[in-house]
Amino acid sequence: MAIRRKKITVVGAGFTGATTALMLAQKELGDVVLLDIPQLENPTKGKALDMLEAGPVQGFDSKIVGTSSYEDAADSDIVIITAGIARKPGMSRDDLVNTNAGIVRSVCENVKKHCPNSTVIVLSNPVDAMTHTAYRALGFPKNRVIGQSGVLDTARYCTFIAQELNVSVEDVRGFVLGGHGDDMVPLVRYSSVGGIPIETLLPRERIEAIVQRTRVGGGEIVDLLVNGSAYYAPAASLVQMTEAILKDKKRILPVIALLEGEYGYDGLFMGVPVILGGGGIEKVFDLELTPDEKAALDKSAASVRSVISMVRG
Ligand SMILES: NC(=O)c1ccc[n+]([C@@H]2O[C@H](COP(=O)([O-])OP(=O)(O)OC[C@H]3O[C@@H](n4cnc5c(N)ncnc54)[C@H](O)[C@@H]3O)[C@@H](O)[C@H]2O)c1
Ligand SMILES: O=C(O)C[C@H](O)C(=O)O
Repeated sequence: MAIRRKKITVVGAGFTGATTALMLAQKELGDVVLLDIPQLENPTKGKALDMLEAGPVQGFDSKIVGTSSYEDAADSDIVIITAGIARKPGMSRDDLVNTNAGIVRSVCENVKKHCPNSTVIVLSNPVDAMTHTAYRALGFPKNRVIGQSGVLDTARYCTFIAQELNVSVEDVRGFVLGGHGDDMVPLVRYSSVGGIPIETLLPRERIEAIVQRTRVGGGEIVDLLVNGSAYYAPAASLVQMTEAILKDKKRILPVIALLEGEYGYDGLFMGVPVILGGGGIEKVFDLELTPDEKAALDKSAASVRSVISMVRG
């Protein structure tokens, strides 16, 4: 009997989509379909072929095809949605909401038809609202509709902590709760290096500076790039989530999940720590928060709700 390789479709072959496709192939997580709009079919095929030709050099056998047809995506195990416009300096992620809601909805209609058993990971911004939009359009169970923000925000937070203490990033632990906006909530109380709480190693004002830099970490990159937003660390984050699902690793990662009572919110997609495994989101951790942490999370949740209320249709 032929062994079926895992199949991963990346919708949107721009900066984040193309980088994700290459990283997925480099880790041989499955065969990759890179899909963009018909007007960009040839450039998409060209990117995919160029990546495939890196295989002999880097030693990977994943197939990568570029396409604009959802027939090629049929029966994917994972679909990653990066389709949409990115912000430029001076813009907020929320400015993208209605353009990207239309794009995400149309992508999801095709995903529902061609990849009905897939687990879907949404990247397009504003990502909490776009994950909500995707969930409604797909009609999939909540464990199979997941948004990416917390892995990236946490990666930024851990990078800054490692830089500040001049220690290996591998020894830094922490996570970021809440919406993917400037009022996200890095949880200082749960942050440590080599098991040592950072509150015992850094003065309060340095921690506060790291928290603030994390909150505006996306904007910092947008201002430097000028013509788009971050893509290397976002792609790495998508790959970590994909690996957790395809290998049933049961990683504990912060992702955007549908909350139905957890943290006191109902019907809201927002970043929380979960177990990510073969069943997608297998469990949401409903942590005890201090009154200050809960107030910060309430503020972030209110921002997410206000963006969702802006989605037309
Ligand atoms: N959640 C996060 O942490 C995070 C991180 C980085 C980027 N983003 C978001 O991801 C999105 C993509 O960013 P990017 O840098 O890759 O942008 P990009 O402009 O480089 O690429 C977007 C691609 O989507 C394609 N596209 C548009 N409509 C489509 C459709 N209907 N079907 C298929 N493809 C379609 C475009 O042709 C383009 O190639 C943006 O909304 C950005 O804000 C989110
Ligand atoms: O900041 C952006 O617009 C892109 C992304 O959400 C990020 O955090 O890098």
